[in-house]
Amino acid sequence: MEMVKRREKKVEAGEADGFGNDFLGLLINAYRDFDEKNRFSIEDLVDECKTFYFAGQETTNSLLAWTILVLAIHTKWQEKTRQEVFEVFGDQNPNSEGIAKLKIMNMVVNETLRLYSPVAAVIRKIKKEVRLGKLVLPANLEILIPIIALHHDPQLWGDDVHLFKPERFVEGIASATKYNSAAFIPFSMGPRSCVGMSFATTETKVALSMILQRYAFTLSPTYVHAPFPVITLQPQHGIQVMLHPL
Ligand code: HEM
Repeated sequence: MEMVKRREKKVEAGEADGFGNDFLGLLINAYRDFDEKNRFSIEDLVDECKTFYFAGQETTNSLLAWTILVLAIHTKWQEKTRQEVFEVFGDQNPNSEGIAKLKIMNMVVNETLRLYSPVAAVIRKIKKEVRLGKLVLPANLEILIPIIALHHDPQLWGDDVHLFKPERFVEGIASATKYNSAAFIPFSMGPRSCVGMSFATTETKVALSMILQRYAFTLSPTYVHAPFPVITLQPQHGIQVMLHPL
């Protein structure tokens, strides 16, 4: 609330001509909307901030952590990804045009999202009775869609389903999933899928690029593999890696 008040005061004092064009600025604009029908209440504004913080923080953190793990184990892929980062950015900070060019990193991130989906499952409530194959699902039933189980199904991905093989994604997601759009859904699917998808993958790639530009990393012998889902998929005992400055 302090941040909101600070921005409001600046506008009232004539020190700024708007509340800002970032996400918080858009929310304050909606809260100050002249049209009552469109206007956000202060509770709406606070709720949106909480949702975005909650939905955006642990999830991306989880993806970045698991990506570091797989690259610490598969050092050849780490080297390939680093080489690509240096080809695109040299030792400069990443930018959005360059991020779009990182084909290998994109494959690595997708394969990590498949193996270690930060959101392991989503729940949906059936609005009205519906037939699903041989099943008839009654209204109000809650069903759990086990994202991570789909990503580990050998019928969808083949017998090497448990292996880290970014090359699955070399021709893109459609080809990796044999055009089955429900086989790879780390961000869920449909109208309530993740609104932060592009932001999350960009954020992860920026952070990963900056780490790869500075360090090589290997897995510490103290690491114990114990992924467990507590809202997001967490490494139960952390991920210990050894950093080697380049
Ligand atoms: C790797 C990172 C992320 C993953 C794997 C992820 C995954 C998901 C999934 C599976 C859902 C659907 C949840 C459900 O239906 O119950 C979701 C929803 C959502 N995500 Fe993300 N998310 C990530 C990052 C982010 C970020 C960075 C933001 C915001 C900046 C964000 C904002 C949201 C919001 C607001 C929703 C609710 C959308 C709605 O209900 O219409 N997410 N996310």
